Amino acid sequence: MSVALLWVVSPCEVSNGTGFLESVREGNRLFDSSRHRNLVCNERLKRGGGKQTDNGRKFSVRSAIVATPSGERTMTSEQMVYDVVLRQAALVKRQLRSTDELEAKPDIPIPGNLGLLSEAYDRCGEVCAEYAKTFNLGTMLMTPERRRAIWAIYVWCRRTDELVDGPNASYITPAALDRWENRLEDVFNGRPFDMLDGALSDTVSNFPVDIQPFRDMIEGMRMDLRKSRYKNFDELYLYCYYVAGTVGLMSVPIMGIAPESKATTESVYNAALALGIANQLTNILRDVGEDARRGRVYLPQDELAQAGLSDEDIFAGRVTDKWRIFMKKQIHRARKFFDDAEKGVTELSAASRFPVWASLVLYCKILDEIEANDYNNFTRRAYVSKSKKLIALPIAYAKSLVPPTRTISLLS
Ligand SMILES: CC(C)=CCC/C(C)=C/CC/C(C)=C/CC/C(C)=C/[C@@H]1[C@@H](COP(=O)(O)OP(=O)(O)O)[C@]1(C)CC/C=C(\C)CC/C=C(\C)CCC=C(C)C
Ligand SMILES: [Mn+2]
Repeated sequence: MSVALLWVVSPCEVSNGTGFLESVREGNRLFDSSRHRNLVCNERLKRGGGKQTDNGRKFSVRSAIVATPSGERTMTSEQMVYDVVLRQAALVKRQLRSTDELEAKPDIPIPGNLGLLSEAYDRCGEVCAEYAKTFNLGTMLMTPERRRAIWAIYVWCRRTDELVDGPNASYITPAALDRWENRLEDVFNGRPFDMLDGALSDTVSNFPVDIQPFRDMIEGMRMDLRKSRYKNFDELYLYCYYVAGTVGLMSVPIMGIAPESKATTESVYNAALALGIANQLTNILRDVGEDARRGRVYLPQDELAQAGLSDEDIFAGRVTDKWRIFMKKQIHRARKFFDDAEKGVTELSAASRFPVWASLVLYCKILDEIEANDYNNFTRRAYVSKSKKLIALPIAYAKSLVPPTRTISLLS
């Protein structure tokens, strides 16, 4: 286990501490991975500190996506998420197409020590290098300000995901996620809890990043706690937006749209959303067996039934013709989202295009590998070999050199 893995998230970090001073101390002890401390914190998390606020509503009011009081919805998930996209695009429209030069802002004080900002960003870079090697390589071509901002966002996303997917996941309650969300609010209010939050506080004070996609990602984690089946693609789409589409919306304000692009801001945000959805759908198709072993099926139940399949077939891990046909359809859908995403990458600022192309081309190849494994995603993990990655990267680089559209774009 890597050093990064030990400290990327610990239950203590979502504990209900007694205030800022405690936060400072916790922040300073961030690198203490002592087992004892974790156990103490796990207990505190389980008890929830008497501040349980989750009430199991279908859609949290903290999410941008709100149901009627009866829990009914009149719109599809796609329509509701598109509404979020439009709001995000409108929020940043003016600031996004500004020049590459960013106005220098005063440093955010890092808990426990002033002036640790660059160290905080370095730590974020280390996590990124540890978890996402290829993508991290791609960020090297970005401007230093943008690179470190993406690192800070990456780390926050990774820590959020670790809450429900990491080694301490069994201790995470809805109340713990509420505390994580309070802590997020503090980040956006310039009151970071620890160094890594400090880097994010600095990032959100320098770039036109909105809090909503971050809140929505936490909502996705709540969904993961209360749900292990998805009735149909509409439900799955909403989950994919929460946990991955949000990443696209967080990233565009950092990456920037090329000043010469004539594409609408909305269309670029829509492509970013599509890339998140495509990545998550791919991730789900890659991990069917692994997820099933955790009792989770992230596949639309109605489509499984139409294909003559059930959870039982998945738990049994049978690669049958029915399964192959079903998988072909799922792969086809994921590829359509990648196609939609491609239209937007070219519109990003020149230096941001390579990391996005690289991640797109490589993630998309996982689908090819599932096919090459004859759709056995139960016991074989689809994996893109180093040599295939090496071949793909120059292709991604060549794609990144294509300039943005100079005519009014018809991107949807
Ligand atoms: C260049 C680039 C890819 C930038 C994004 C960097 C960033 C902030 C990534 C955060 C990713 C993260 C840790 C998300 C937490 C939730 C999660 C784990 C989602 C899954 C990612 C894959 O992770 P992995 O393979 O490690 O999965 P396991 O945990 O091992 O199961 C996801 C599948 C989704 C990630 C979503 C994206 C990377 C969205 C990318 C979209 C953009 C960067 C927008 C680009 C702009 C246009 C216009 C197309
Ligand atoms: Mn997965």
